[in-house]
Amino acid sequence: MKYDLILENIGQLLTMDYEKEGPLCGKDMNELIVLENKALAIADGRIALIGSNEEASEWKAEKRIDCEGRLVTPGLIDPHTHLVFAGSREHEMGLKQQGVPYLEILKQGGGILSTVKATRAADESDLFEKASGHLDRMLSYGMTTVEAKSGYGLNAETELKQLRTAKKLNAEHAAEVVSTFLGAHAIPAEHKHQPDVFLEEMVQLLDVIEKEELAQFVDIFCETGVFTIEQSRVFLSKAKQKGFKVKIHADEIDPLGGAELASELGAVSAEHLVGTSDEGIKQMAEKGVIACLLPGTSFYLSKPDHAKARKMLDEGVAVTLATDFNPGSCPTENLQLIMAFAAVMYKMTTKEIWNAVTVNAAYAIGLGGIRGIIAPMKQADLVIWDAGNYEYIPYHFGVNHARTVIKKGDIVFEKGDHREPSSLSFS
Ligand SMILES: N=CN[C@@H](CCC(=O)O)C(=O)O
Ligand SMILES: [Zn+2]
Repeated sequence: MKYDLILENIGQLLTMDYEKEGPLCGKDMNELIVLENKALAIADGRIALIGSNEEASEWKAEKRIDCEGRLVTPGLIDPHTHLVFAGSREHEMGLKQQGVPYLEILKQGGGILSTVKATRAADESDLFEKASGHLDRMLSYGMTTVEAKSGYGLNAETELKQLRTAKKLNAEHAAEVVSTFLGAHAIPAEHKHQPDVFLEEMVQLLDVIEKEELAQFVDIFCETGVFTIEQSRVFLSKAKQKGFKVKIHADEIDPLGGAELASELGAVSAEHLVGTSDEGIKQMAEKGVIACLLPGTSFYLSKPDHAKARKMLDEGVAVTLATDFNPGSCPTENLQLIMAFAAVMYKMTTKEIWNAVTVNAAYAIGLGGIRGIIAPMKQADLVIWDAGNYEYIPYHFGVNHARTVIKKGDIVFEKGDHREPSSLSFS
């Protein structure tokens, strides 16, 4: 048999614990399988074999890569992004520095609503170009699968435009995109005084979203001045009745009880969780709701408080980490940086961090046991790092350590391959 690609002289190979079912929590989150001095063969986009370098010398292949002792891991997975949007919001930075709160900017018609204006005005092809550029950059950082939320349309036409763009990206871009419908991201100006009418309009969209297979998940921004707990309960319950899995932007700024609601509804994940109560943490552990934590957003919004990651981990909540890439509260495509933030701000161990951005991230987006692992017959999504060990990545922060990125067995990025289109600018 002739393999398509062989990686030899792998210094450390993180296969992750692919035999365990479900997202990792408790002590399991702090366990890593680290194989040393290995080789790996890929055929038809899948992992075919893992063996010693001696064995690999007998294997035949179209192409061989000498990893020269480097670290090889599963491709990183980013389970929370707002990938598709138009415009940019750098002018808000000055306001934030003067102390104007994030929710106040939104109340004044800026923030999310200013991106809504730009996104409504954009052509689908321009949205595609711009998002494709951001996705190129994500891929270059080793992120082979990303979640993408809508939510900058807030009307039928533009929400569908965003979701169709994400679907097209998934079909045409080398990276894989999993879509979430976040039509309930803010109250648009035209419905300022009728949020329930607006939410019902978003519920009406679910049939076409299902028919066109535009999203698997439905999400809502449950926050002061946006949607209340009761509105979120009603909205997400209707989405569940229609067969969607649900997520919730919970307790990001004010502790409203979003984590408790996520537990009550059996949400796949609750996201942000900066202000989550101890009771909310307990309930998430009991109900198996994944905590999707976004330290880059706390950093960028200069929040004095961070999500209580240590408490969540110690109480048995499965934790994942994401960039929250968006033009307002976290404009970065760099999940490696988020890994460093998780170490410094949350005191997560390096092992917990690796499990968070691979195995658990996959479960948070409906790909558990299929992505985020290196196992025989599983899709070959891999990163060869310019590092000899897994501890190095969150340690040396702010730079890109991905050397070669492989998606479905194909090399889709190599260092020195500067495929950065002009569309990467935010404007
Ligand atoms: N908080 C709500 N949504 C995004 C921010 C979106 C924006 O500011 O444009 C978030 O997850 O941080
Ligand atoms: Zn978000």
